[in-house]
Amino acid sequence: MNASSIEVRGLSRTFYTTVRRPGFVGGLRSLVNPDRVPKHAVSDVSFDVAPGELLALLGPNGAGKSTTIKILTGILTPTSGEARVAGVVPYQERERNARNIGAVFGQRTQLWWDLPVRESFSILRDIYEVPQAQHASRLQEFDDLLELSSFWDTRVRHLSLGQRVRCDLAAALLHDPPVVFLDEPTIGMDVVVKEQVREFLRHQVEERGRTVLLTTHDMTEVARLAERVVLINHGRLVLDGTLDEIRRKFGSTWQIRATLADAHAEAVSLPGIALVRRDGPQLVFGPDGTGGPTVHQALKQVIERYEVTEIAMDEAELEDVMRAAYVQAGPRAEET
Ligand SMILES: Nc1ncnc2c1ncn2[C@@H]1O[C@H](COP(=O)(O)OP(=O)(O)OP(=O)(O)O)[C@@H](O)[C@H]1O
Repeated sequence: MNASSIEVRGLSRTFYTTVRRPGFVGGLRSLVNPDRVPKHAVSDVSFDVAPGELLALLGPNGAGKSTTIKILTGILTPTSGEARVAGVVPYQERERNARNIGAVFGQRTQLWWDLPVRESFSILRDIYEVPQAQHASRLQEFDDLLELSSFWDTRVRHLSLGQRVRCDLAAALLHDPPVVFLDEPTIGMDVVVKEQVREFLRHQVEERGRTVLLTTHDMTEVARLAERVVLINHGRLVLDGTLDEIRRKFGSTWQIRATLADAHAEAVSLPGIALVRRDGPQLVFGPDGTGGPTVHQALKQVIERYEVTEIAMDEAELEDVMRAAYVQAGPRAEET
């Protein structure tokens, strides 16, 4: 058994597109002898996802996220490098891989468009040979969490986006796969449905121990669901770390406001923490720029050092932190 559920080693995928030369003669030449231009969608990417971990794969548009997921789900073959999902090389053993994984692509459904959802579920039960009793109890669990029964007799084509993606999630998990790939699962959903789907995913990771690889542009989603993120840009991995590490590296904009019990207490410096302002009994702290503690660690230090009657903190929004990380990673993939 492998220590990691998902192992990616030096993975690369290059696409070739043909470009048409300008002008009539150029166009004729292109027909006879087309210019093939390489696009390195994924370049030498390596990372691991531990069993029962939810990892967010982030990056600007065109960074290579979907291409990576397509390789891991067996849809695409890499140009070089290796990948294993639950011990299986996905593009070599597609069927075995399909039994181990569930996949949801928020932009398109995997369900039968003209069938009522429940019939799609039954077809999947037959394909994956799930015993009837297990099928029924899983459907019950998914209905409890995702409230599907009010619309699961409706044809897929008549479902709203939020209803359809909830059904896609249930369909992807009906055969109880240990590994789940989610490519922008909550795109276009309203906030209530988004929260319901996030709650469902948390349950699947924490209670069912599933391993999840998620791509999203929604930083609230990342903050709520992921502990670790991998950031790619231009197909290259530029960052792999916990949210705390990333906040520490790119999001040094927190502030702590503490009101002291003794208004005349001496203000002393704490490691990595600067005293920004003093206003009578109120001290305002911020990071000193040395890449020191996270806001939570700083909070602990301040409370341990001073006797405070009131304390409040403002943290940089993850959105701002990731924007700083993207900027540091270079121009957006689509801009080059
Ligand atoms: N079949 C293909 N043929 C040619 N180029 C492709 C193909 N598929 C993807 N690409 C290119 O590879 C790059 C990575 O695309 P990919 O879809 O993996 O990005 P992404 O990170 O998922 O982007 P988004 O956030 O916009 O979904 C892009 O420049 C894209 O145009």
